Amino acid sequence: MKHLDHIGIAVADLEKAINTYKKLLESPCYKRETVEQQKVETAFFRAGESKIELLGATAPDSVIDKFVSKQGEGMHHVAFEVDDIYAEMKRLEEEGFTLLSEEPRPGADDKLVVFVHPKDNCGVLIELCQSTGK
Ligand SMILES: CC[C@H](C(=O)O)C(=O)SCCNC(=O)CCNC(=O)[C@H](O)C(C)(C)COP(=O)(O)OP(=O)(O)OC[C@H]1O[C@@H](n2cnc3c(N)ncnc32)[C@H](O)[C@@H]1OP(=O)(O)O
Ligand SMILES: [Co+2]
Repeated sequence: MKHLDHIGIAVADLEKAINTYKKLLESPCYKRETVEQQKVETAFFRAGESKIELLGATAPDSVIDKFVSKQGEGMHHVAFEVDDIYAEMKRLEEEGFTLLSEEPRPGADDKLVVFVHPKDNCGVLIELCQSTGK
């Protein structure tokens, strides 16, 4: 059984979006973290057992900048927490899913992450994440 770790939302103005979601959820952003390799700054809100992850671009060639420029702000990805990301990668590759990196990469919130192309998942970008245990 996989746990829905977070929903990623791509935004044009992270500060503005943080204020919006703070009002919406009546709860503060509990963590902000920049993931240089992904050229994103993240802001996390708790939503029950799961989280909302707001994503702002930190560079014009960020995937988030490309997404927002092309499709506007909105739902970006769904992330599931897995116990063994390497085993899941192998299983999904064998099932014919397209993984977007050969190795898991450091993500936000003390996770290792890998992404599965939206074309394989009914148009939804899927992230698998495994806690690093930090
Ligand atoms: C890691 C930190 C943090 C964490 O949780 O720890 C994050 O979550 S970081 C999140 C940002 N990083 C990523 O998203 C990395 C994985 N993403 C990618 O590699 C690309 O964004 C990719 C491959 C999904 C799309 O890149 P591409 O250059 O191919 O963009 P296009 O605009 O040409 O899109 C091609 C095709 O895919 C559709 N698309 C793009 N993004 C999404 C999306 N987020 N959800 C659903 N569909 C998406 C786009 O509409 C195009 O469709 P088409 O029918 O061909 O027009
Ligand atoms: Co994410």
